[in-house]
Amino acid sequence: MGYLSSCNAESAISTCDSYNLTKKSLSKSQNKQFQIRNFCFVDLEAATKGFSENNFLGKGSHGSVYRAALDGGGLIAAVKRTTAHCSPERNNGGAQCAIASPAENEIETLSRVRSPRLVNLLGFGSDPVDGRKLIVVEYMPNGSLYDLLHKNDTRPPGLARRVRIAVQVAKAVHHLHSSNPPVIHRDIKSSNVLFDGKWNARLGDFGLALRGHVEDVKVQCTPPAGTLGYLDPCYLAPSDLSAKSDVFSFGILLLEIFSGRNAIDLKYSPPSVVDWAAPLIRSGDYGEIFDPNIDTSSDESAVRMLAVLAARCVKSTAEKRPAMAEVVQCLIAASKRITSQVWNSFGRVRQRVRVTPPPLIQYEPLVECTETVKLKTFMGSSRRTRKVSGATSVPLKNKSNGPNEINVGRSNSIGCVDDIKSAPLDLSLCCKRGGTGVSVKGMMSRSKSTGELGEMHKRYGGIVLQMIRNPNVRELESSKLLVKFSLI
Ligand SMILES: Nc1ncnc2c1ncn2[C@@H]1O[C@H](COP(=O)(O)OP(=O)(O)OP(=O)(O)O)[C@@H](O)[C@H]1O
Repeated sequence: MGYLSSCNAESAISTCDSYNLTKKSLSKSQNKQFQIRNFCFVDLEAATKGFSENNFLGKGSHGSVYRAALDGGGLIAAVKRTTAHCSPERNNGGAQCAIASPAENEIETLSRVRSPRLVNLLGFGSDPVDGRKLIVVEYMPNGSLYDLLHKNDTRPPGLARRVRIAVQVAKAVHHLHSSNPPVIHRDIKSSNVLFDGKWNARLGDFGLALRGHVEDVKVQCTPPAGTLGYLDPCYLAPSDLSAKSDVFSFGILLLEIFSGRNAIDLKYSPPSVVDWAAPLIRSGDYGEIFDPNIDTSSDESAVRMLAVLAARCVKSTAEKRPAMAEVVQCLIAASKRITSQVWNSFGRVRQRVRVTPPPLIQYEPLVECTETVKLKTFMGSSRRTRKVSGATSVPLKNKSNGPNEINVGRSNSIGCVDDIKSAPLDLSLCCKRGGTGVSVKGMMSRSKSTGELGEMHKRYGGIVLQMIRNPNVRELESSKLLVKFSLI
């Protein structure tokens, strides 16, 4: 425990992550060294008025948390008074591993990572009588995400706000995973997401976090842990741990945020949110997984995108889950669509005002194509029955019209093709996320398409960059629509 051996009472310790400090991309403020303080117990006792009831914020499995007014009231902090105070030695096939207590682990980990998305460490102390650790972290005055979602004393948050929270938590997890060595939180859940004074979501509680590479002895010696309902089913032994375990827990959190249901709620059958939501998403009933208190009707494409993302995060095969970088990107894209819909509904966007397309979502073609892809879509059923048959995939049939031509057959369950707005979704079917530098220019045979340009930009966030009339293509039968997309 580097931090423990290197500090004396009243001292302040500068900590830094040598890797992060060399990263050019970090801002000046992130580059600044921060001081972890070693607080005197008497100061913490005084700041919490003797750990009084009035200052009590809540109790977790590793201790109680109190509001503290430090530095003569100039610094408001939260002090976690922990219950465990030993570092048991474990034997792992002959190798001795010191397993830190959750408090020691939290101090050790948080002294190495720092971000405005996290509940950051300010310092620590210890009880002189029994040696129990006290952890001093930033005070979060606006409660937890759990309270916001499940306590009925406030109006349920709308879709835009829920997605904004999801973006902030995803960024926090991504920050941890991209640290060197990476940090795996292992306890992502709504009660560990707290709101700061500006109502920004911050990820806290690093009692179970593991900092290190999967092959490190410390990681190999640490038994699986987490919270029931959020725990990755693939994580059964220390060697199973990967960042994808956090992705699973984050997926459960997404479902909780969208639906307003607890990760496990015995009031429902099935009680597990994932067992309930996954079949709905698979059958294309995306809207069904959203809290009935929120209006999702105007945001169909974003709703679909969010539901599919959550389903991918909770896939039972860890390798099939997206990395947090992709999760962040996808949530930001959904958030932008929702925001633009909100603006539309207020009537602030006029048709004549040029709409700036949102930044490109980067795709890479699934099919080998370098020049032009012809995408033919066929009339399916009526608009009323529009539904996508699978959470992530729709049959894509290559009928070999030419080297770069693809026929996309639309089944009844997919819906109506003469709804031009749904056409770009088909394009996304022949693209795989995660690639770089592919942008798409589209030409539609319908004059209607020009009028849809602004809408396309807003709804599909860069998939369709340009929709222009193609004078060479004659009007097709009303039941068919030919769409040409050039990959540039
Ligand atoms: N930095 C903080 N600022 C304000 N309140 C906090 C802070 N940290 C924790 N709390 C509150 O204290 C309570 C206990 O938090 P703690 O992190 O110990 O446990 P938990 O996350 O609720 O449960 P568990 O320990 O089982 O994961 C929670 O209700 C939380 O809202």
